[in-house]
Amino acid sequence: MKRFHPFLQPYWKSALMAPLFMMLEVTCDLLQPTLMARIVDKGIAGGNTDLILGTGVLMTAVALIGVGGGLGCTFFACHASQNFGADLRAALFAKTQSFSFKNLDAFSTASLITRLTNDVTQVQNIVLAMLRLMVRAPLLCLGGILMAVALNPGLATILGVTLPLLALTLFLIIRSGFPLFSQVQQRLDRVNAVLRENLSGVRVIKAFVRSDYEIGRFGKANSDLADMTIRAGRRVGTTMPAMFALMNLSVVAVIWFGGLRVDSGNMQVGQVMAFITYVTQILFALMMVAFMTVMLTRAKASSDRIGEVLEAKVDISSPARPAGHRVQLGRIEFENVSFCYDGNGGVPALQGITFSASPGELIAVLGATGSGKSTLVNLIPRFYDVSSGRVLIDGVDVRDYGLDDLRQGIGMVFQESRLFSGTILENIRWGNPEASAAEIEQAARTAQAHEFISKFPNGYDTRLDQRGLNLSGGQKQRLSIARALLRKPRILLLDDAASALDPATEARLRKELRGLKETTCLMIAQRVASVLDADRLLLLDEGRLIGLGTHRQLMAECPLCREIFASQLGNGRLE
Ligand SMILES: Nc1ncnc2c1ncn2[C@@H]1O[C@H](COP(=O)(O)OP(=O)(O)OP(=O)(O)O)[C@@H](O)[C@H]1O
Repeated sequence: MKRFHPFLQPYWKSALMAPLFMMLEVTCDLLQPTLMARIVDKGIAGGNTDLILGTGVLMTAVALIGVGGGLGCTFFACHASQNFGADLRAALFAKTQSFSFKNLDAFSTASLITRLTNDVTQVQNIVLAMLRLMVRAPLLCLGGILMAVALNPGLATILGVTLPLLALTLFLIIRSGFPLFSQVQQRLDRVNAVLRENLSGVRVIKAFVRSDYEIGRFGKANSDLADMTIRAGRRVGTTMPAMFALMNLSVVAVIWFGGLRVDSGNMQVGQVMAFITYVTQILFALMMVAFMTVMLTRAKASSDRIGEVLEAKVDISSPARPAGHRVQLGRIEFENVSFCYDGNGGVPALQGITFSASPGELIAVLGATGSGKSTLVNLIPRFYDVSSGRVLIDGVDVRDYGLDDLRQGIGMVFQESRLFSGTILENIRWGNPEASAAEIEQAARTAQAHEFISKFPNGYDTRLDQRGLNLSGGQKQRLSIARALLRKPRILLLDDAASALDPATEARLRKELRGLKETTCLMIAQRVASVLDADRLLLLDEGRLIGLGTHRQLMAECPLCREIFASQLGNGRLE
C-alpha cells in the first residue's frame, strides 16, 4: 500500500479530519451506555423524573453530536478517497499513454481497462473503509475496555478472560480465511479474464459457432469462483458462531457476577446493563477488524495489478536532452538493422537490413506473411527500438529525436483502421486539429474518400458509431489514410492500409501518393500486382532483405524475387 501514499498525500487534511470526526462519533457511542445507566439507576430507581428528563436530553444531544461526527467522517473520508481514486486513475491513464508498443504487448487492452476501473475502485474502497474503520475499531475496543474498567474494575476482570479468547478466535479466523479469500480473488480475476476475452472476441465466437464452448469455459470459471467463495464463507461462517458464543458467555458472566454484585449492593442494575453494552461494542470492534482484513486481502490483488502498471518500465522515451531535430526532408536509412521481439525465443524478426528511401519516393514493401514487413515499418517512428544497427531520418538516428518531434513528421496508417466516435470531419481533423476545411477535403480527395463521403446525406458531418462500425472496411481505411495525410507528413507509412480497397480505387490512391513529391512513402502490400507501379519494390523473406529495385530490375537481377513474382503473377510479369 506504500505505493499509494503519493496519491493520498494531497488530501492529507481530509484524511486527518475523517478519523478526528470518527473519534467524536466513537466517544459519543461510548458515553451513551453510561448515561443510560444513570437513568436506570438514579432516575427510575430513585423516581427522579427531572434526572430522567435531563439525562434523556443529554443523551439526545450526545446522539446528535455523534451523528455530526459520523457525517463529518463520511464527508472527509469520501472526499479523500474519491479524489485519491480519481488521481490514481489519471496517473494510470497517463502512464498507459507513455507506454511503448513493447509495454502494450505485455498488457492486453482488456486487462488495462480492468486495472483502471475495477482495481482502482477496490483500492479506493479500502482507503474509504480504512479512514472510517481503522480508527473506529481500535477506539471502540479500547474505549469500551476503559469505560468498563471505570464502571466496575472487579467485573471488568471477566474481560481479562474473554478478550484473549476472542482475540485468539479472531486470529484463527483470519489465519484460516486469509489464504482462501486470496484464492477467491484469483478466481475472480480468472472470471474477468474469460469475460474480457469473450466480449472482445464475440464476433469471432459467433462466426465460428463456438458460443456453447465459450459458455462452458465461462461456466467453469464462474463455478470455480462460487465454490471457493462458499468455502471461504463457510470457514469464516463456522468460526463466527464461536465468537458469538464467547460474546454470549461473556454477557452471561456479566449478568451472573453483576447480579451477585447488585444483590450485595456493590453495583446497580443500570451499570450491569451498560457493562453488557460495552462488552458487545468490544466484540463488534473485533469483528470490524476481521472484516477489514478480508477486504485488505481482496484489495491486495488489485493493488499489485495497479503497481505493475505504475511501475512498468517504459523502454522508449525521448532522449534526456533532445537536440531539437525535426523531420525536414523525410530521407530514411536503415543501416544493418536487426530486431528481435522479446519472448520470441531469440528468433530475429529482421536481420541485417540496409537500404535507403529518398524524399518523394513510393516504396512498396512486399513479402510473405510474417516476413517482417510491419516490424520494419514500426522501427521508423520508434514503436520499437532496433536490437542492433541504426535507423536514420535525414541523417539523424531516430533515437536522437524527441519522440513527439519524430512522430509529428510521420503519418502512419495501421493494418486495422481505428476511428473514434464523432463525425467524419472530426475523425479526419484528429490528424491535425489546425487544418482548414479545404485542407481536410483535399486530404479526403487524395485518400479517395471524398466521393463516398459526399454521397452520405450529411456529408462530412455524418456521425460514426463507436469504432466506425457504420462504415465498410474500405471506407474506414480511406478515412484513416486521409487522417494521416492531413498532417502533411514528410514520411507516410501505410501498413497494408489499402487491403480492403478495390483494385481501381487502390490504383487511383497509389497515383495520388506518387504525386506527393515531398513525402517518402513506404506502403506494405500483399499482392505484387497491386504495387508494380511503385517507384521501387522492397522484398523481405524471413526477416531478410532479398531485393530492392524496380520490378524490371528485380526480374533481371534477383532470382528469388523472380520466383515470388512468378508465384503471384504466373510468369512473373503483369499481363
Ligand atoms: N508483438 C510481437 N511480439 C512477438 N513477436 C512478434 C510480434 N509482432 C510480430 N512478431 C513476429 O515477428 C515476425 C514478423 O512479424 P511482422 O508482423 O513484422 O510480419 P509481416 O510481414 O508484417 O506479416 P503480415 O503480412 O502477416 O502482417 C513474425 O514471426 C511474428 O510472429
